Amino acid sequence: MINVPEEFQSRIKQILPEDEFNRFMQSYQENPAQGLRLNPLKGVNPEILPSIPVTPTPVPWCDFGYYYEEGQRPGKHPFHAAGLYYIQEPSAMAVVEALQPEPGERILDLCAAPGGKATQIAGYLRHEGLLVANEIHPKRNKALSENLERWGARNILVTNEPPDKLSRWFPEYFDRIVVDAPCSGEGMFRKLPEAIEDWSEEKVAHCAALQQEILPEAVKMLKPGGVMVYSTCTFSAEENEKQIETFLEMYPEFTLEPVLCAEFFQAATLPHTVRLWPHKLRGEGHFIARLRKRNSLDSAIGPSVNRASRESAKAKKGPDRGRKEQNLSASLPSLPADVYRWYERFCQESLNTVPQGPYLLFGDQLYAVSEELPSLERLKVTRTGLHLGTIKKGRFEPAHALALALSPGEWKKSVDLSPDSDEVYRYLRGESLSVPNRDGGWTIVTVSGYPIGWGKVAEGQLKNHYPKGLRWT
Ligand SMILES: C[S@@+](CC[C@H](N)C(=O)[O-])C[C@H]1O[C@@H](n2cnc3c(N)ncnc32)[C@H](O)[C@@H]1O
Repeated sequence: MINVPEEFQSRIKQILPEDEFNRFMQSYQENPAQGLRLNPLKGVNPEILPSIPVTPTPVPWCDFGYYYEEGQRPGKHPFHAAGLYYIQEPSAMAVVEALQPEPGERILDLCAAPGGKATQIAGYLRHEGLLVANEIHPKRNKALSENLERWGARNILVTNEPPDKLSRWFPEYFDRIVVDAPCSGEGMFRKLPEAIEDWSEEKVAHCAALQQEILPEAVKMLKPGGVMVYSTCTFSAEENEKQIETFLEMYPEFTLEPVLCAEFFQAATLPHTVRLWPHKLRGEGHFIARLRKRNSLDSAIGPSVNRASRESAKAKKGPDRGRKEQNLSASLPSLPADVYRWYERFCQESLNTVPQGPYLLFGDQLYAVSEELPSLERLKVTRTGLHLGTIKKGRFEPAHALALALSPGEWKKSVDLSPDSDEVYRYLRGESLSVPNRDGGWTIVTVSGYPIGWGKVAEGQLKNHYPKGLRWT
C-alpha cells in the first residue's frame, strides 16, 4: 500500500472534486501500468507478441504500444537485447504522439534520458532527417546513448549539454522540439515509490523555476512555424497549466494546438492541454501541451517586457549567438585512403552493403553521420550518426551499433539462435559458442533473424564480441 504526503493530498484536493479525489486516492491501491513499444525501425510488427513473455493489450493512443501485466519481465528477454521493443510507461507514449514527427524533419528531444521519447521519435523518422537527443546528466546520457544504439537509430546526434549552451549551436534549427521537463514526479508515485521520498513543496517550486529556464532555450532553437510539445509526469499546476500560461505571456507568438488522441485524456484548464490521470485511464500521471510558433511572416508582435529583459541578461553569456548554420559534412576531411580501404575490405568480406557516409573519423572511431549536421566543434557529443567501428592497425573492427542497425539481407554471415535456447543466454553472458562448419571471420549473431551483436568465427568457435558493459550476469 502506498502512502502519499498529506501536503500532496491537500494540493490534489484543490484540483479535483471530492468524489474524483477519492477515486484518485484509490488508484494508489492498484498496480502501476506496464508497457512496451514495438520498434518500427526493425520492421517489428504485432506478430512478434506471442513470442514475448507478456500478455499484451494495445495502448489506445499509441499504435506501437502494448500493456503487459505486473510480474512479467520482457526486459529480461533476448528480443529486448535485439532492440525489438522498448519498455515504456504507457502514458509517456502519448507525448511523442502529440509531437507527430515526420520522416525527414529535424527534431530535438531536449531532456532525453533514458530515451523513451527519443526512441519513439527515431521510429517515426525512419532514418530520414535528424534527431538530436540531449541529456544534461552524464550518467543518464550514457543510458540514452545505449538505448538509441539498441534501437538501431542511425540519423542521431546525442549531446550532453545544458539547454542554454545547446541553444547557441542550433538557432531556429528544429522543426519540432519535445521538452519532457524535469519535474516533481508526482505522477510516478505508484511506479517509483522513491519519488514520494523525494517530493516536497520546495521541490515543486524548484522544478517550476527550472522549467521556466529551460523553455526559453527551446524557443530559440525552434524554427518559425515549428511545433513544441511540453510534458511533465506531475500534477502540480505550477509545473503544468501555470507554466504554460506564463510561457504564453512571454511568447505571444506561440499558440496552443489540440493534442492527438485527446479523446482518451482529460481536458486540462488551459484549452487544448491535457492531463492523464491514473484513476481515469490505464497509465500514470502526465500533462501535455502542444504549442506552435507563429511563422516569421506574421510574427509582428514583439517580445513582452519580461522576455526582453531576460534575453538581454542572457545575451551577455552567449558568444555564439547568431552564428550562421554551417554544414558539418561540407567541412569533413575525406577519409585517409588506407582507413577507407580497411573499412571497405571489412564490408566486402562481411556485408552485402557499404554503409555510406559522410564519414567522420574521431580518433580511431569511424562514424557515418547525417548530411544534416551543423558543425559540432566544442559541443559535448556522446554519439553521432551510426558508429561503424574502430580502426585498428591495418584492419577494421565493427561496432556493436552497426550490428544493431543492420537489416536482414545486409550481412553475409550469420549464426541464428533461438530465443529459448541456452546458447543465446550464453552469448549474452559473453561466452564463446561452438559453431562447426562455419566460414571464418566477422559474423552477425541473430535471434530469430534479428541481430544482437557480433562474433568472430575461427576453427569452429564463435569468439564473443558482445560488449563487456552490456553482458548479462
Ligand atoms: C522526465 S525526464 C526525461 C525522460 C525522457 N524524455 C524519456 O522519455 O525517457 C527529464 C530529464 O531532464 C533532465 N534534466 C534535469 N535537469 C535539467 C536541466 N536543468 N536542463 C535540462 N534537462 C534537465 C533529467 O536528467 C532527466 O533526464
